[in-house]
Amino acid sequence: MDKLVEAIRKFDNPSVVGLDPTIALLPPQLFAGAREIVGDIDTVKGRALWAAMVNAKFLEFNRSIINAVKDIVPAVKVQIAMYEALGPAGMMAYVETCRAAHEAGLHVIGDIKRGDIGSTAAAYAYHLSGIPRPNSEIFQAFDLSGGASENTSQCKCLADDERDEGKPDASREELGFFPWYEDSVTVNPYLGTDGIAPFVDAAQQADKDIFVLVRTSNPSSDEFQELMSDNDQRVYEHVADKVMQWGSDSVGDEGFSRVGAVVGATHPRVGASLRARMPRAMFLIPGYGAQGGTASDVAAMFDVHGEGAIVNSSRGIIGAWRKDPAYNSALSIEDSLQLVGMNARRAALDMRDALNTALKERS
Ligand SMILES: O=c1ccn([C@@H]2O[C@H](COP(=O)(O)O)[C@@H](O)[C@H]2O)c(=O)[nH]1
Repeated sequence: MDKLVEAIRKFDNPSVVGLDPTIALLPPQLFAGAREIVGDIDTVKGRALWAAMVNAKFLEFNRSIINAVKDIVPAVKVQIAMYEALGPAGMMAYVETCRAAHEAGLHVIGDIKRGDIGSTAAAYAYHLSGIPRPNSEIFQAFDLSGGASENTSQCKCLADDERDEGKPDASREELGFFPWYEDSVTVNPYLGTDGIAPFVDAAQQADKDIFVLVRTSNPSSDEFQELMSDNDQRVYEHVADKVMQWGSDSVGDEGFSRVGAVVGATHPRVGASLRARMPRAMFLIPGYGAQGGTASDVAAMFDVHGEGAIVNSSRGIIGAWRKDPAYNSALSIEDSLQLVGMNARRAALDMRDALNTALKERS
Protein backbone atom coordinates (compact mmCIF):
# COMPACT_ATOMS: atom_id res chain seq x y z
CA MET A 1 0.00 0.00 0.00
CA ASP A 2 3.05 2.26 0.04
CA LYS A 3 2.18 3.89 -3.29
CA LEU A 4 -1.38 4.62 -2.21
CA VAL A 5 -0.22 6.08 1.12
CA GLU A 6 2.27 8.30 -0.75
CA ALA A 7 -0.42 9.47 -3.18
CA ILE A 8 -2.78 10.34 -0.32
CA ARG A 9 -0.01 12.35 1.34
CA LYS A 10 0.91 14.12 -1.88
CA PHE A 11 -2.59 15.50 -2.26
CA ASP A 12 -3.30 15.76 1.47
CA ASN A 13 -6.53 14.03 0.52
CA PRO A 14 -7.69 10.66 1.90
CA SER A 15 -10.54 10.31 -0.56
CA VAL A 16 -11.27 8.39 -3.72
CA VAL A 17 -13.70 9.31 -6.49
CA GLY A 18 -15.99 6.46 -7.47
CA LEU A 19 -16.57 6.12 -11.19
CA ASP A 20 -19.95 4.36 -11.14
CA PRO A 21 -21.76 5.88 -14.12
CA THR A 22 -25.43 5.25 -14.82
CA ILE A 23 -27.52 6.82 -17.54
CA ALA A 24 -29.33 8.94 -14.94
CA LEU A 25 -25.99 10.40 -13.81
CA LEU A 26 -25.09 11.62 -17.30
CA PRO A 27 -26.42 14.91 -18.72
CA PRO A 28 -29.30 14.01 -21.06
CA GLN A 29 -27.79 15.98 -23.96
CA LEU A 30 -25.16 13.26 -24.29
CA PHE A 31 -27.95 11.09 -25.65
CA ALA A 32 -29.45 13.61 -28.06
CA GLY A 33 -30.41 11.79 -31.26
CA ALA A 34 -29.74 8.38 -29.71
CA ARG A 35 -33.23 7.07 -30.47
CA GLU A 36 -32.80 7.70 -34.19
CA ILE A 37 -29.37 6.09 -34.33
CA VAL A 38 -30.43 3.02 -32.38
CA GLY A 39 -33.70 2.45 -34.21
CA ASP A 40 -35.78 -0.34 -32.71
CA ILE A 41 -34.38 -1.01 -29.21
CA ASP A 42 -36.14 -4.39 -29.14
CA THR A 43 -34.01 -5.81 -31.92
CA VAL A 44 -30.62 -7.40 -31.35
CA LYS A 45 -28.98 -4.74 -33.50
CA GLY A 46 -30.77 -1.91 -31.70
CA ARG A 47 -29.84 -3.24 -28.27
CA ALA A 48 -26.19 -3.75 -29.27
CA LEU A 49 -25.99 -0.25 -30.75
CA TRP A 50 -27.53 1.17 -27.60
CA ALA A 51 -25.01 -0.62 -25.36
CA ALA A 52 -22.11 0.54 -27.53
CA MET A 53 -23.39 4.10 -27.45
CA VAL A 54 -23.94 4.14 -23.68
CA ASN A 55 -20.46 2.77 -23.13
CA ALA A 56 -18.92 5.45 -25.32
CA LYS A 57 -20.83 8.08 -23.34
CA PHE A 58 -19.73 6.56 -20.02
CA LEU A 59 -16.16 6.86 -21.16
CA GLU A 60 -16.59 10.48 -22.29
CA PHE A 61 -18.25 11.32 -18.97
CA ASN A 62 -15.55 9.54 -16.92
CA ARG A 63 -12.77 11.27 -18.83
CA SER A 64 -14.23 14.68 -18.04
CA ILE A 65 -14.33 13.76 -14.34
CA ILE A 66 -10.82 12.32 -14.36
CA ASN A 67 -9.51 15.51 -15.99
CA ALA A 68 -11.30 17.66 -13.47
CA VAL A 69 -10.03 15.89 -10.35
CA LYS A 70 -6.66 14.43 -11.31
CA ASP A 71 -4.70 17.18 -9.53
CA ILE A 72 -6.67 17.03 -6.28
CA VAL A 73 -7.45 13.35 -5.55
CA PRO A 74 -5.07 10.41 -5.25
CA ALA A 75 -7.31 7.67 -6.56
CA VAL A 76 -10.42 6.52 -8.37
CA LYS A 77 -12.51 3.44 -7.69
CA VAL A 78 -14.06 1.99 -10.81
CA GLN A 79 -17.14 -0.14 -10.16
CA ILE A 80 -17.09 -2.92 -12.75
CA ALA A 81 -20.81 -3.73 -12.34
CA MET A 82 -21.88 -0.52 -14.04
CA TYR A 83 -19.91 -1.48 -17.16
CA GLU A 84 -20.55 -5.22 -17.07
CA ALA A 85 -24.29 -4.52 -17.17
CA LEU A 86 -23.78 -3.31 -20.74
CA GLY A 87 -22.13 -6.47 -22.04
CA PRO A 88 -18.76 -6.92 -23.75
CA ALA A 89 -18.55 -3.30 -24.87
CA GLY A 90 -18.96 -2.37 -21.22
CA MET A 91 -15.81 -4.25 -20.32
CA MET A 92 -13.89 -2.14 -22.81
CA ALA A 93 -15.35 1.01 -21.27
CA TYR A 94 -14.24 -0.30 -17.86
CA VAL A 95 -10.71 -0.96 -19.06
CA GLU A 96 -10.49 2.33 -20.94
CA THR A 97 -11.70 4.17 -17.85
CA CYS A 98 -9.03 2.46 -15.73
CA ARG A 99 -6.48 3.24 -18.40
CA ALA A 100 -7.45 6.94 -18.59
CA ALA A 101 -7.19 7.22 -14.81
CA HIS A 102 -3.86 5.38 -14.78
CA GLU A 103 -2.48 7.63 -17.52
CA ALA A 104 -3.64 10.66 -15.54
CA GLY A 105 -1.43 9.44 -12.69
CA LEU A 106 -4.27 8.26 -10.44
CA HIS A 107 -4.21 5.13 -8.32
CA VAL A 108 -6.86 2.80 -9.74
CA ILE A 109 -8.97 0.61 -7.45
CA GLY A 110 -10.93 -1.97 -9.45
CA ASP A 111 -14.10 -2.64 -7.48
CA ILE A 112 -14.60 -6.16 -8.83
CA LYS A 113 -15.54 -7.97 -5.58
CA ARG A 114 -14.31 -11.36 -6.77
CA GLY A 115 -14.09 -14.53 -4.70
CA ASP A 116 -14.31 -18.21 -5.68
CA ILE A 117 -12.82 -21.64 -5.09
CA GLY A 118 -9.03 -21.61 -5.23
CA SER A 119 -8.52 -22.63 -8.86
CA THR A 120 -11.05 -20.10 -10.14
CA ALA A 121 -9.85 -17.38 -7.78
CA ALA A 122 -6.41 -17.94 -9.32
CA ALA A 123 -7.91 -17.08 -12.70
CA TYR A 124 -9.62 -13.94 -11.36
CA ALA A 125 -6.33 -12.93 -9.76
CA TYR A 126 -4.85 -12.34 -13.22
CA HIS A 127 -6.63 -8.99 -12.94
CA LEU A 128 -3.57 -8.06 -10.90
CA SER A 129 -0.75 -10.06 -12.39
CA GLY A 130 -1.47 -9.77 -16.09
CA ILE A 131 -2.37 -12.22 -18.84
CA PRO A 132 -1.19 -15.73 -17.93
CA ARG A 133 1.71 -17.45 -19.67
CA PRO A 134 0.86 -20.25 -22.09
CA ASN A 135 2.29 -22.77 -19.64
CA SER A 136 0.46 -21.46 -16.59
CA GLU A 137 -1.85 -23.71 -14.63
CA ILE A 138 -4.98 -22.08 -15.95
CA PHE A 139 -4.13 -23.06 -19.55
CA GLN A 140 -2.69 -26.43 -18.59
CA ALA A 141 -5.94 -27.38 -16.90
CA PHE A 142 -7.64 -27.35 -20.28
CA ASP A 143 -4.62 -28.79 -22.09
CA LEU A 144 -4.57 -25.99 -24.62
CA SER A 145 -0.87 -26.57 -25.12
CA GLY A 146 -1.57 -29.97 -26.66
CA GLY A 147 0.56 -31.46 -23.92
CA ALA A 148 3.70 -29.79 -25.24
CA SER A 149 4.60 -27.88 -22.10
CA GLU A 150 6.47 -29.42 -19.20
CA ASN A 151 5.68 -26.88 -16.53
CA THR A 152 2.35 -27.74 -14.94
CA SER A 153 3.18 -27.09 -11.33
CA GLN A 154 3.43 -23.36 -11.29
CA CYS A 155 0.90 -20.69 -11.97
CA LYS A 156 3.39 -18.18 -13.29
CA CYS A 157 2.24 -14.94 -14.78
CA LEU A 158 3.78 -12.75 -17.45
CA ALA A 159 4.48 -10.07 -14.91
CA ASP A 160 6.95 -12.42 -13.22
CA ASP A 161 9.29 -12.32 -16.16
CA GLU A 162 9.02 -8.60 -16.42
CA ARG A 163 9.76 -8.19 -12.75
CA ASP A 164 12.69 -10.56 -12.99
CA GLU A 165 14.11 -8.46 -15.76
CA GLY A 166 13.49 -5.31 -13.75
CA LYS A 167 11.49 -3.63 -16.50
CA PRO A 168 9.35 -0.68 -15.50
CA ASP A 169 5.53 -0.67 -15.71
CA ALA A 170 5.52 1.21 -19.02
CA SER A 171 7.14 -1.63 -20.92
CA ARG A 172 4.75 -4.11 -19.33
CA GLU A 173 1.87 -2.06 -20.69
CA GLU A 174 3.28 -1.94 -24.19
CA LEU A 175 3.57 -5.68 -24.19
CA GLY A 176 0.04 -6.16 -22.95
CA PHE A 177 1.27 -7.51 -19.64
CA PHE A 178 -0.82 -5.13 -17.61
CA PRO A 179 -4.18 -5.11 -19.40
CA TRP A 180 -6.58 -4.03 -16.66
CA TYR A 181 -4.78 -0.92 -15.39
CA GLU A 182 -5.82 -1.66 -11.79
CA ASP A 183 -3.48 -1.00 -8.86
CA SER A 184 -5.72 -2.89 -6.47
CA VAL A 185 -8.96 -4.86 -6.54
CA THR A 186 -11.71 -5.67 -4.06
CA VAL A 187 -12.30 -9.30 -3.07
CA ASN A 188 -15.03 -11.20 -1.27
CA PRO A 189 -13.81 -13.45 1.59
CA TYR A 190 -16.90 -15.67 1.87
CA LEU A 191 -15.08 -18.70 0.39
CA GLY A 192 -12.26 -18.55 2.91
CA THR A 193 -8.50 -18.68 2.65
CA ASP A 194 -8.12 -20.69 -0.57
CA GLY A 195 -10.30 -18.11 -2.35
CA ILE A 196 -8.10 -15.24 -1.14
CA ALA A 197 -4.60 -16.74 -1.32
CA PRO A 198 -4.31 -16.44 -5.14
CA PHE A 199 -5.08 -12.72 -4.91
CA VAL A 200 -2.50 -12.25 -2.16
CA ASP A 201 0.11 -14.09 -4.27
CA ALA A 202 -0.75 -12.13 -7.41
CA ALA A 203 -0.63 -8.84 -5.50
CA GLN A 204 2.78 -9.77 -4.15
CA GLN A 205 4.10 -10.75 -7.60
CA ALA A 206 2.82 -7.66 -9.33
CA ASP A 207 3.44 -5.12 -6.54
CA LYS A 208 -0.26 -4.43 -6.14
CA ASP A 209 -2.86 -4.60 -3.37
CA ILE A 210 -6.25 -6.05 -2.48
CA PHE A 211 -9.13 -4.88 -0.29
CA VAL A 212 -11.17 -7.60 1.42
CA LEU A 213 -14.83 -6.97 2.31
CA VAL A 214 -14.93 -6.96 6.12
CA ARG A 215 -17.94 -4.86 7.20
CA THR A 216 -19.92 -3.61 4.23
CA SER A 217 -21.99 -0.43 4.16
CA ASN A 218 -25.32 -1.82 2.91
CA PRO A 219 -28.47 -2.10 5.05
CA SER A 220 -28.64 -5.94 5.01
CA SER A 221 -24.97 -6.36 5.87
CA ASP A 222 -25.92 -7.22 9.49
CA GLU A 223 -27.62 -10.46 8.37
CA PHE A 224 -24.36 -12.41 8.23
CA GLN A 225 -21.60 -10.03 9.24
CA GLU A 226 -22.96 -9.38 12.75
CA LEU A 227 -23.67 -13.04 13.54
CA MET A 228 -22.08 -14.18 16.77
CA SER A 229 -19.99 -17.34 16.77
CA ASP A 230 -19.31 -19.76 19.63
CA ASN A 231 -16.29 -17.91 20.90
CA ASP A 232 -18.20 -14.65 21.28
CA GLN A 233 -16.91 -13.07 18.12
CA ARG A 234 -18.85 -11.56 15.27
CA VAL A 235 -18.35 -12.94 11.78
CA TYR A 236 -16.83 -9.64 10.61
CA GLU A 237 -14.33 -9.86 13.50
CA HIS A 238 -13.21 -13.27 12.28
CA VAL A 239 -12.79 -11.85 8.80
CA ALA A 240 -10.83 -8.92 10.22
CA ASP A 241 -8.44 -11.30 11.98
CA LYS A 242 -8.01 -13.27 8.77
CA VAL A 243 -7.24 -10.09 6.85
CA MET A 244 -4.45 -9.35 9.31
CA GLN A 245 -3.16 -12.91 8.91
CA TRP A 246 -3.37 -12.85 5.09
CA GLY A 247 -1.39 -9.62 5.04
CA SER A 248 1.20 -10.49 7.65
CA ASP A 249 3.97 -11.26 5.13
CA SER A 250 3.50 -8.15 3.06
CA VAL A 251 3.79 -5.16 5.37
CA GLY A 252 5.36 -2.29 3.45
CA ASP A 253 7.59 0.61 4.49
CA GLU A 254 4.57 2.68 5.51
CA GLY A 255 3.37 0.01 7.93
CA PHE A 256 0.42 -1.32 5.92
CA SER A 257 0.13 -4.73 4.33
CA ARG A 258 -0.96 -5.50 0.78
CA VAL A 259 -4.23 -6.80 2.21
CA GLY A 260 -6.58 -3.96 3.06
CA ALA A 261 -10.14 -3.98 4.40
CA VAL A 262 -13.44 -2.59 3.12
CA VAL A 263 -15.28 -1.04 6.05
CA GLY A 264 -18.49 0.93 5.51
CA ALA A 265 -18.78 4.56 6.59
CA THR A 266 -22.28 3.64 7.77
CA HIS A 267 -20.84 1.73 10.77
CA PRO A 268 -18.84 4.33 12.70
CA ARG A 269 -18.63 2.42 16.00
CA VAL A 270 -17.65 -0.87 14.39
CA GLY A 271 -15.23 0.96 12.09
CA ALA A 272 -13.45 2.49 15.09
CA SER A 273 -13.14 -0.89 16.81
CA LEU A 274 -11.85 -2.47 13.59
CA ARG A 275 -9.19 0.23 13.36
CA ALA A 276 -7.78 -0.95 16.68
CA ARG A 277 -8.10 -4.61 15.70
CA MET A 278 -6.40 -4.21 12.30
CA PRO A 279 -3.48 -1.82 12.75
CA ARG A 280 -1.70 -2.99 9.58
CA ALA A 281 -4.72 -2.87 7.26
CA MET A 282 -5.44 0.06 5.01
CA PHE A 283 -9.20 0.74 5.04
CA LEU A 284 -11.22 1.45 1.92
CA ILE A 285 -14.33 3.16 3.27
CA PRO A 286 -17.40 3.35 1.01
CA GLY A 287 -20.79 4.67 2.10
CA TYR A 288 -19.85 8.34 2.41
CA GLY A 289 -22.39 10.84 1.06
CA ALA A 290 -25.13 9.09 -0.91
CA GLN A 291 -25.41 6.29 1.68
CA GLY A 292 -25.40 8.71 4.60
CA GLY A 293 -21.84 8.38 5.98
CA THR A 294 -20.20 11.64 7.09
CA ALA A 295 -16.67 12.86 7.76
CA SER A 296 -17.16 12.60 11.51
CA ASP A 297 -18.47 9.03 11.10
CA VAL A 298 -15.24 7.93 9.45
CA ALA A 299 -12.70 9.98 11.44
CA ALA A 300 -12.12 7.21 14.00
CA MET A 301 -11.39 4.73 11.21
CA PHE A 302 -8.05 6.49 10.56
CA ASP A 303 -4.98 5.73 12.67
CA VAL A 304 -3.44 8.09 15.24
CA HIS A 305 -1.48 9.84 12.48
CA GLY A 306 -4.65 10.51 10.49
CA GLU A 307 -3.62 7.85 7.94
CA GLY A 308 -4.53 4.27 7.06
CA ALA A 309 -7.82 4.90 5.30
CA ILE A 310 -9.25 6.21 2.07
CA VAL A 311 -12.91 7.21 1.80
CA ASN A 312 -14.96 6.67 -1.36
CA SER A 313 -17.79 8.72 -2.75
CA SER A 314 -19.29 7.83 -6.12
CA ARG A 315 -22.76 9.33 -6.76
CA GLY A 316 -22.03 12.24 -4.41
CA ILE A 317 -19.20 13.39 -6.69
CA ILE A 318 -20.02 12.27 -10.20
CA GLY A 319 -23.67 13.28 -9.81
CA ALA A 320 -22.99 16.64 -8.09
CA TRP A 321 -23.77 18.53 -11.32
CA ARG A 322 -27.45 17.58 -10.99
CA LYS A 323 -27.88 20.04 -8.11
CA ASP A 324 -26.22 22.91 -9.99
CA PRO A 325 -28.78 25.59 -10.97
CA ALA A 326 -26.46 26.49 -13.88
CA TYR A 327 -27.43 23.25 -15.61
CA ASN A 328 -30.07 23.48 -18.31
CA SER A 329 -31.03 21.16 -21.10
CA ALA A 330 -30.00 23.69 -23.77
CA LEU A 331 -26.30 23.43 -22.86
CA SER A 332 -24.08 21.88 -25.51
CA ILE A 333 -22.56 18.48 -24.81
CA GLU A 334 -19.20 20.14 -24.27
CA ASP A 335 -20.59 22.70 -21.82
CA SER A 336 -22.59 20.08 -19.94
CA LEU A 337 -19.46 17.95 -19.49
CA GLN A 338 -17.58 20.99 -18.30
CA LEU A 339 -20.31 21.54 -15.72
CA VAL A 340 -20.03 17.88 -14.70
CA GLY A 341 -16.27 18.29 -14.20
CA MET A 342 -16.55 21.58 -12.30
CA ASN A 343 -19.13 20.17 -9.91
CA ALA A 344 -17.20 16.93 -9.41
CA ARG A 345 -14.12 18.97 -8.57
CA ARG A 346 -16.03 21.16 -6.12
CA ALA A 347 -17.63 18.12 -4.45
CA ALA A 348 -14.25 16.37 -4.23
CA LEU A 349 -12.66 19.46 -2.65
CA ASP A 350 -15.54 19.75 -0.17
CA MET A 351 -15.10 16.09 0.74
CA ARG A 352 -11.35 16.51 1.18
CA ASP A 353 -11.84 19.54 3.41
CA ALA A 354 -14.58 17.86 5.45
CA LEU A 355 -12.38 14.80 6.05
CA ASN A 356 -9.32 16.84 6.97
CA THR A 357 -11.36 19.04 9.32
CA ALA A 358 -12.90 15.99 11.02
CA LEU A 359 -9.45 14.46 11.41
CA LYS A 360 -8.10 17.66 13.00
CA GLU A 361 -11.10 18.03 15.29
CA ARG A 362 -10.85 14.53 16.66
CA SER A 363 -7.39 15.16 18.12
O1 LIG B 1 -19.55 -2.07 1.53
C1 LIG B 1 -19.49 -1.58 0.41
C2 LIG B 1 -18.60 -2.02 -0.55
C3 LIG B 1 -18.56 -1.38 -1.75
N1 LIG B 1 -19.37 -0.34 -2.04
C4 LIG B 1 -19.23 0.31 -3.36
O2 LIG B 1 -18.86 1.67 -3.18
C5 LIG B 1 -19.58 2.50 -4.08
C6 LIG B 1 -20.49 3.43 -3.30
O3 LIG B 1 -21.17 4.29 -4.15
P1 LIG B 1 -21.93 5.63 -3.59
O4 LIG B 1 -22.59 6.18 -4.81
O5 LIG B 1 -20.88 6.54 -3.03
O6 LIG B 1 -22.89 5.18 -2.57
C7 LIG B 1 -20.31 1.55 -5.02
O7 LIG B 1 -19.44 1.26 -6.09
C8 LIG B 1 -20.50 0.31 -4.18
O8 LIG B 1 -20.57 -0.88 -4.94
C9 LIG B 1 -20.25 0.08 -1.10
O9 LIG B 1 -21.03 1.04 -1.30
N2 LIG B 1 -20.28 -0.54 0.11
